[in-house]
Amino acid sequence: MSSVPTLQVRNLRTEFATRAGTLRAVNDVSFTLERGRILGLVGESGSGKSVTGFSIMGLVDAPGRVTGGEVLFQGRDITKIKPRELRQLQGNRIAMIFQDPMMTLNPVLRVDTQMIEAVRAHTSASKAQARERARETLAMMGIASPDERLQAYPHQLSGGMRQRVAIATAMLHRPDLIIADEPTTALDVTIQAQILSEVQKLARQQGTALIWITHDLSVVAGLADEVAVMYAGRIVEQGGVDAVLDSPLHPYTAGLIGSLPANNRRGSRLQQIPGMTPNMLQLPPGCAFAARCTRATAACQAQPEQTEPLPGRLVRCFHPALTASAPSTLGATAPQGLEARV
Ligand SMILES: Nc1ncnc2c1ncn2[C@@H]1O[C@H](COP(=O)(O)OP(=O)(O)OP(=O)(O)O)[C@@H](O)[C@H]1O
Repeated sequence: MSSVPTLQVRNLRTEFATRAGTLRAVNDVSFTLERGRILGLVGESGSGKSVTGFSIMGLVDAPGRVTGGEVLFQGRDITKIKPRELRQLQGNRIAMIFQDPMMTLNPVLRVDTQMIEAVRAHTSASKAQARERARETLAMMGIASPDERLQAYPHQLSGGMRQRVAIATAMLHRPDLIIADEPTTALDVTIQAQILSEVQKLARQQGTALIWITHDLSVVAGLADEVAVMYAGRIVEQGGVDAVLDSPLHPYTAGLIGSLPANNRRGSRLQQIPGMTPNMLQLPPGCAFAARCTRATAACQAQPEQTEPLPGRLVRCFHPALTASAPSTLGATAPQGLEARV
């Protein structure tokens, strides 16, 4: 087993040339993901999560372009390899799962055909062995009567079932890296929770590194080891999931946690982050969150560099919450202390 991380993203930048100007959707994004670890990439709509996923996969199309940085997959920069080699990696070693499972599944093939193919793409298993492995994986994904499901075409399955099959099929390739873009968002919470726990088990068992893109912090809380919070194209905070959720350093992270229903007392209004997400074509030169931030000062008119004020805790903020801790756990109380500190 090599000690090289599965993925190192360094100073990644992706831009779209639009009529109104250049839109920097991903700006100086860096993170490392070790084998078998799960990273939750979280942020509001438009913050650049999906474009980050597509950029890593080498799937950004015109008018978009990766204009800077490196994506080291097992130590090799895949932004610089030949298209043919990249396509091989995409199908094999790196997989993407989408909100719509039909982006992964082929509608005209029965589930067993697709799953058997997925196993045989990377092993010399016989058809019968591959079918058995497909059956086991479906069972692990919580699918009852897997034999019956194997006979079905994708359209004959319910939405939740189809997504489970799509995830199981991606997992059968035994990729080293999976990038999942909000695959459970459309499903009801109970099914979502089941799928998350099954995915977590499978990823751990196979040593697959996983990036789980979501706007929902409670998904990250239940699934991920690490979290990266995106705002206006940048990662504003990253670290171990428990540490970040218990005592967020960045005011935006604190705001996201405070706006979770579980963190609000019954009958009280949900705490909203004031203001609107910024126009990505007219970002201020300084901190993009400053206009909404209760801690903003004149210093925030400059762009905050990423710092590591606590071991393993990275933040882009001139005023990280380093003093009073914010003793929030999801399901308990909202971060205290934010107002007190301001
Ligand atoms: N093809 C495109 N042309 C121009 N701008 C684009 C294009 N695709 C994405 N963008 C812009 O890039 C920014 C980041 O978009 P992205 O889809 O990554 O956000 P997101 O955080 O994944 O949001 P959501 O959860 O809504 O998908 C947005 O401002 C979006 O408008």
